[in-house]
Amino acid sequence: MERGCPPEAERLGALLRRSREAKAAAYCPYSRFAVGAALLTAGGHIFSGCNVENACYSLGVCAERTAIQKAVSEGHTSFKAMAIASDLEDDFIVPCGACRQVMREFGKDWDVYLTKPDGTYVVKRLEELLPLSFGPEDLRKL
Ligand SMILES: O=c1ccn([C@H]2C[C@H](O)[C@@H](CO)O2)c(=O)[nH]1
Ligand SMILES: [Zn+2]
Repeated sequence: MERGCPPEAERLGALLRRSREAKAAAYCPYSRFAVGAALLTAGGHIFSGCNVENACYSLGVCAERTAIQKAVSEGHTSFKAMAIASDLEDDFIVPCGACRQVMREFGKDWDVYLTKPDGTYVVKRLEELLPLSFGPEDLRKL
């Protein structure tokens, strides 16, 4: 599966569903703000993640990074798309700046589906979410 073309409808449906299912597992007793993410690899695998908070607040991890850590630790580093789900009715959930940078580590040319609970979504290219980004290629320029 190429990274540059959109996932077929069935795969996209599965990705969106997996992000909602992951949200149900969110461990967020402090913020009560549940988030789920699902990451589609270039090979067609889907890894999901939820936010995992901590009594030491600053140690909380976002859903997006949980999904990425799961994929990378299973040997997958080429990503095609991520879907993100929250309970916000009126806004598409957007990833925080830290997650955008972690996503960007794995390329600028993949898609992020920002969703609402009613099933609507907008798609943003990582390049749009984090313009003028710093990445691994920059370290190789010296
Ligand atoms: O895109 C987002 C935005 C927020 N959170 C989490 C972090 C924290 O646990 C809670 C409130 O910010 O939501 C995510 O996981 N992803
Ligand atoms: Zn984040």
